[in-house]
Amino acid sequence: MARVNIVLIGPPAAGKSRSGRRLARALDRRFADTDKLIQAAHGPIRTIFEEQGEAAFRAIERETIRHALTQFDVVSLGGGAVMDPATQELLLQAPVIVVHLTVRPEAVAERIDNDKRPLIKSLDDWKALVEARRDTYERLASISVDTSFRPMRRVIDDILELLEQHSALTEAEVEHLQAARRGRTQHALHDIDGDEHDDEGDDQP
Ligand SMILES: Nc1ncnc2c1ncn2[C@@H]1O[C@H](COP(=O)(O)OP(=O)(O)OP(=O)(O)O)[C@@H](O)[C@H]1O
Ligand SMILES: O=C(O)C1=C[C@@H](O)[C@@H](O)[C@H](O)C1
Ligand SMILES: [Mg+2]
Repeated sequence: MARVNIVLIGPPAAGKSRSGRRLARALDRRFADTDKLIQAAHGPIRTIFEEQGEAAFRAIERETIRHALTQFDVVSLGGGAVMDPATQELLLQAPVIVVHLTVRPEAVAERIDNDKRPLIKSLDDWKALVEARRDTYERLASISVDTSFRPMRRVIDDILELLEQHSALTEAEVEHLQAARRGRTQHALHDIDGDEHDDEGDDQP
């Protein structure tokens, strides 16, 4: 377990689940996605929303995040998790580095073209959610990376580069990040990373 948790936040379909998993792999750290943990323990998220309501879901989510931060190094949250005040407090406590992923509406349109998210039925729903949450995302963010029309490889490299500059990290942790970035460059040169070919579905059932 590393000393510092890296937590990914941001709008639905910004890429938190997928980027978080790849970031953890690059760093050889333990990864969890709290939507996945919730589904494994409580069943489909849509069913929780339908049968128990959003408030009950947020309470489950809050406790799942609290626990995940003790067990995993890199943790991707659900898009609305940060609207819970207790979760905000958790993220503001050191040592957590909050990576805020952003995405523009033009880029997200094709990513949300399905019926998998209980709070989003259209691009307008997505825009309204993001508008209502933007200030909170920005207030909590330690670093921000835009994922619009950018391959995952670039997104991960950007995150690694910005993390290296973060003051909460020790010299040893910065060296670990630099080594991860050098390793990725080597793999890219030899085209053996496989980074774009592991698209296990992250969508919610
Ligand atoms: N940089 C990217 N370029 C293109 N597509 C991407 C990128 N990042 C993620 N995606 C795609 O967008 C979709 C949503 O990604 P992902 O599930 O990681 O988002 P999320 O932020 O975790 O969303 P949610 O809040 O619903 O959990 C996936 O189909 C994923 O492959
Ligand atoms: O944006 C949201 O409020 C949500 C996003 C998903 O990740 C899930 O956590 C759930 O569908 C709620
Ligand atoms: Mg996700």
